[in-house]
Amino acid sequence: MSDRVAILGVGLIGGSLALGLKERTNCEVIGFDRSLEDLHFAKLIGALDRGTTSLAEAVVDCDYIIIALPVRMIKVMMEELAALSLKPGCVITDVGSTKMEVMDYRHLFDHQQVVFIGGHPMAGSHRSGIQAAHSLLFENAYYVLTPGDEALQPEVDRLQALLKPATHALFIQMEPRHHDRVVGAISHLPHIIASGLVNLVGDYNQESGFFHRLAAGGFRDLTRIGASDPTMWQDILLTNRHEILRIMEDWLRQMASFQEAIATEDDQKIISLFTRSKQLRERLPERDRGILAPRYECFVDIPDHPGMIGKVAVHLGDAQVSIRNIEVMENRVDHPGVLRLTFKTNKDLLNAIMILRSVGYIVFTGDEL
Ligand SMILES: NC(=O)C1=CN([C@@H]2O[C@H](COP(=O)(O)OP(=O)(O)OC[C@H]3O[C@@H](n4cnc5c(N)ncnc54)[C@H](O)[C@@H]3O)[C@@H](O)[C@H]2O)C=CC1
Ligand SMILES: O=C(O)C(=O)Cc1ccc(O)cc1
Repeated sequence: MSDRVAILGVGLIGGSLALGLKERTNCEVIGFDRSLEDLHFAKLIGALDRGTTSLAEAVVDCDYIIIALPVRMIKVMMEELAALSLKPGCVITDVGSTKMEVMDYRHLFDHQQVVFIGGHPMAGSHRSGIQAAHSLLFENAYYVLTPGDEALQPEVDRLQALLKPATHALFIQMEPRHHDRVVGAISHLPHIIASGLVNLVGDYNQESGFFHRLAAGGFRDLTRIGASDPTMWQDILLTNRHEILRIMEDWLRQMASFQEAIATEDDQKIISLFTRSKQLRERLPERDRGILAPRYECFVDIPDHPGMIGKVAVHLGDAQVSIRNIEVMENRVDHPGVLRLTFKTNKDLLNAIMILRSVGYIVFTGDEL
């Protein structure tokens, strides 16, 4: 008999896991959400076998329960689950972006024959909701598991066996505290910086519209994640506040050394700060996907004629180059229109640039914009 999986919260992450499970395993997938409309939509796109707004109905007889709710709702949900009678052997996991707080609640299940294993698929989007879900959202991304106890290895293996085909992610195990420190530095601080920078330039833009009109490559690259969901980030920052506050102290020290080097016109110091970051940035491990990973992307100038997007896609399709995504960007001041093309591999990107340039298109990479 196939496994039964309950997904609690059928939004971007829960919906993407549900789609992956339905597309690539033979599990029965039951969705629980407060929004009936989203449950209907999820069923319509084939993410669920059934949807319900009743928790007890969703989790009855389940072999796995995946909590994909906003971070601060996860522990509330764990309390509610602990009060229900769950199937013996059931493995419960979550997908929350922070792990320390949630892991403190895992002992709520000690009186039942069920276990909790923390989880964090480290890919996502600044969009939310089931409408943005995608069955390959986690492909090649790291998926961190925080069992918090070595004795749970058999259950970890079972959980991975379920999630691996559903996600095509790379599974790793970490201590919850270490996880929170690492994501604090590589995900949470960057979101704070992006948001702060957008807000600062937004203030300056009230003096003169040129601040926004001239905002191009560097500003846009650095601030994409400044458009993320405010309530999700409120939860993340508050549940990882101890690590984030420590990391922010270090960040302010970094800023102070730039400030001092500039104020004292210290050429050598400025060169050494940028030389170090250039070397470290160039040595970052190459990855297909992952948190804050650069997408393989290029930008194509297109004249404002109907059918131009189709023509670009046909040129690449004819040459067997697979496109991950095509997006029409906001118009730049001096160009009628720009298409952003993203690819799965660097090879596809390089082929696309060569092919499109050979038939006369003006193609930029992000660095040139
Ligand atoms: N968005 C991202 O890029 C990533 C998010 N995460 C984590 O995944 C979790 C879910 O995030 P998303 O899927 O982005 O959010 P989302 O907003 O797309 O989905 C959350 C879902 O939970 C439902 N929900 C909220 N409160 C509820 C309640 N009280 N009862 C029943 N249903 C409720 C909502 O209707 C929605 O369908 C969060 O803990 C987040 O930290 C993890 C990795 C990436
Ligand atoms: O879009 C991006 O680059 C993200 O950073 C998405 C993201 C947000 C939160 C997570 O816990 C994991 C990934």
